[in-house]
Amino acid sequence: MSDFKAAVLQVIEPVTQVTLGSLCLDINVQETAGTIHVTLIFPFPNKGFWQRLDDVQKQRLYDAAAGKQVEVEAQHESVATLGERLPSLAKVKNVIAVSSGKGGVGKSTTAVNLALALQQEGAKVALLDADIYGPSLPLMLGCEGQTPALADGEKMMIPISTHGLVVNSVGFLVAADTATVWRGPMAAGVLQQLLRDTIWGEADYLIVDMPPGTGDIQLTLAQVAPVSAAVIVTTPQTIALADAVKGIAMFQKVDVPVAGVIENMSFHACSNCGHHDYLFGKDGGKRIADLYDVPLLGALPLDRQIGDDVDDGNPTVVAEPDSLLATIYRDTAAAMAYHVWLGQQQQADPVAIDISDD
Ligand SMILES: Nc1ncnc2c1ncn2[C@@H]1O[C@H](COP(=O)(O)OP(=O)(O)OP(=O)(O)O)[C@@H](O)[C@H]1O
Repeated sequence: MSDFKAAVLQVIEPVTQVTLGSLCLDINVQETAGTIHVTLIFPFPNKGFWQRLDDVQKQRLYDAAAGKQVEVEAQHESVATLGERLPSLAKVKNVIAVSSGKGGVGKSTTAVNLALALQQEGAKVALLDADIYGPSLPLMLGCEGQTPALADGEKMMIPISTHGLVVNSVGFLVAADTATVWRGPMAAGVLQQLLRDTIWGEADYLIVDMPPGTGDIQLTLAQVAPVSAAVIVTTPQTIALADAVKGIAMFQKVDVPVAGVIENMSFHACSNCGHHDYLFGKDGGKRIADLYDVPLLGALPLDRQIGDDVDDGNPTVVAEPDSLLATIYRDTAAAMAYHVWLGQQQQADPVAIDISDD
């Protein structure tokens, strides 16, 4: 069995960041009835690890198994990283701000699909709609019109449960036209209240869908919540990229690490021949990722299905979990989780990675 474990290590060790196999906390190999069961423990959700290996890597494992069946399961143990600045976040392990410099680039659509993709990768996920002026998560998650129940002497809100996530949004609390007239400090106050007065419970990740831009809300979040990392959603257009750059610079200024860039509406694949059209330009997201030395975590196509699914309150990742689009979202979510973790390791002392042969 130790030979097989060595073969597993040989396969996963050289795998680059892109396929997320370069690190795991532990490996367990057992054989029952002619099947070799491999359990890999990662420090971030990575359930789809096996699907992300390429054919050559898989073949190396089959070869090492010498004709036996191989089953690989990836589990994760989250490393708790947050300081306990807000009691409501005491059991939340990571807060991730999903942000964009420019409006309308698909940040909310990306945030909900990422949250659901992280869940499919094995994480427990909460979602906060911090887009105070234009909350869209209730509609996108099919729970519009619901109101959080109150608890703890009516001081705390119980978030809405939907698609396996817990969610809170100003959209559950006030009519849409009320929020649009709030001044900056008022909106920032509402965000603080949503963070502080919601029973978030246990979560590996609290994904925060930020409003576009670099204003009061972004600064408030960085000040009151221990934000683990920000991810920047952009389209490849020059104007969106210019604003995305401002977003990256702002987070870096307030000491929030940027885990990477996600390019949305990256290309359009022809439904007849599959040809990719780069309607808004090519490789823009990669260029700013390179400029700021952060990874490009993923690139989502412009696809009518993505828009239709969130309009129906049933995001693509859950509406069509076996589709290529859902796979791209899961790969992007796992890459994000990996880079959030990696950034934390670079800031703290390196963790001991135990892959000893025992
Ligand atoms: N990859 C995509 N393919 C097709 N349509 C998309 C895609 N991403 C987002 N959309 C659509 O684009 C529109 C804007 O998306 P969304 O509301 O997520 O953007 P946003 O950046 O959060 O906007 P805002 O700045 O208003 O907060 C929506 O109608 C959404 O359905």
